[in-house]
Amino acid sequence: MRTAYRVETVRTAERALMARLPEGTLMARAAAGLAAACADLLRGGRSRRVVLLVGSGDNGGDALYAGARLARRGAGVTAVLLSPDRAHPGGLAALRAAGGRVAAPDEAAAALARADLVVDGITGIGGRGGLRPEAAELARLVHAAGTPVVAVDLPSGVDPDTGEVRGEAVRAALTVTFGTHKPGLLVDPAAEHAGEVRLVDIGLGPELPATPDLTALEPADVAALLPRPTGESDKYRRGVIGIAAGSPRYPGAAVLAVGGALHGGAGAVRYAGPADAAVIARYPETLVSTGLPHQAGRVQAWVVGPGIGDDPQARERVADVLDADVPVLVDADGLRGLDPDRIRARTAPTVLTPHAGEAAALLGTARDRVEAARLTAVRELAERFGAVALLKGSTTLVADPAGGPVRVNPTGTPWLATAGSGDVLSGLIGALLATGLTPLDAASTGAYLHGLAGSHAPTPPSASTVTEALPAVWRALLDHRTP
Ligand SMILES: NC(=O)C1=CN([C@@H]2O[C@H](COP(=O)(O)OP(=O)(O)OC[C@H]3O[C@@H](n4cnc5c(N)ncnc54)[C@H](O)[C@@H]3O)[C@@H](O)[C@H]2O)[C@@H](O)CC1
Ligand SMILES: [K+]
Repeated sequence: MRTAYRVETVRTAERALMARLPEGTLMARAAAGLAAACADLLRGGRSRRVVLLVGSGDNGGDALYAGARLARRGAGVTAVLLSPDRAHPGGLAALRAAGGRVAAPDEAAAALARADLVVDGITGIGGRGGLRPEAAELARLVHAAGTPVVAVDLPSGVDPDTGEVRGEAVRAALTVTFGTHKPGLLVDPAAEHAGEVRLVDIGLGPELPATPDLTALEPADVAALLPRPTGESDKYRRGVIGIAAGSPRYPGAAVLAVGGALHGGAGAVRYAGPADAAVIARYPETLVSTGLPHQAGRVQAWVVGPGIGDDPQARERVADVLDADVPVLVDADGLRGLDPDRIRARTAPTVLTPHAGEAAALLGTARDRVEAARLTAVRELAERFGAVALLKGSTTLVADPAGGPVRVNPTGTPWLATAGSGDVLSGLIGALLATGLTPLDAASTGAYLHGLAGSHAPTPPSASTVTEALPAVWRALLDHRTP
């Protein structure tokens, strides 16, 4: 499991570690890791001119010490100091001693025009709010020059704890982060600015608390969670998932949700609703019925919402499913006007899977506010509804109403923003719920499989080809290989 900790926790851990080590040890470790990453990137280049962007905190100190190391290895290193009289004194002395030079901000454009690599040491975990004007101007210049950027700890201008980006921020090809990932490195829009992220071990691990703020499943975690039938399993023991999706107008949503469900490891899929003919035509293995969900027979979990429309019959289907004493996933049309008190009063767990627009409606806010502050939004949804909330989008996040780490989904591709893709996801998660996974595990495992299938389907993928790619993804994960 990949983990991330917020700034306050990182600071506490760093203090504890620093108290046991000679002064300057951590910065030396950070600078060594940073310089090694820069040297890797410079390898093969003909010229090796490096520009350091240096703020007045320790982030700038890391950049200066790493610059000194690069200068000693023969690189031409120029430091652009944002506040010349406040730059890290030890770092500055080390850079000068190694033959590096110093430039004022008004010389930055000329230096950047000749650079092969830019090291962004403007702000790290001490950065607050949007970049100040002179720092924002530097970030713009770097972006215009198009030179590859290595960010120190974090791309300057992003919020380390929430992943929010207010105004201008540095866009890095690589971010070298120290001790632990920070939530902002894994959550958009900040994650987009970070590029590839490399973690440098500075010995912080033992000082960090057991519970992180953010986690991301890795292939071995998913492999361990995937249900595996045993010799005694029959279809009912493996779990039966019920799908209440689709309508005369949108039969395709039913077909896609059933398709996702058939690839979720359950023993059987029941379908209840008016799209029975379309479902059976595409997936004859489905147990179909046309009445209300509770008349369809026993299931271990329900999915309700995709393509059901917005008429009284749709409301009735949602209410019927919410009455069931089994885990329920509510998606798409099922989320319209959903009452938090009704969900909180349920006797079994609920999973909500909105995209940003649906989440905004549920929270009574604007879509762009949800997209700008995804972590805050997903936590708020989970808390308000007492449900596991999966917020879809550029970074898919899953929050548990009990609190604890939010899970960020590491797989996926922007191509998955395609019609019907969410219907497949809800069926898939529903089936995982029916097999007995906890709602948090079902939602995050489903998102992981779905994202991976999106990357493995022929480009551009469609909801149907994503469904078809699921078995290969399962097989590879069960074999413990990264597909
Ligand atoms: N604390 C530690 O043990 C270690 C810290 N390290 C480095 O130290 C960094 C943290 O250092 P600091 O606490 O000094 O903080 P930073 O250097 O991250 O940022 C603080 C500086 O940035 C300026 N600043 C803040 N917000 C700004 C904004 N919006 N626009 C422009 N400037 C802004 C502040 O005036 C201050 O000078 C880490 O990110 C990491 O790079 C590493 O050396 C590893 C060890
Ligand atoms: K930085």
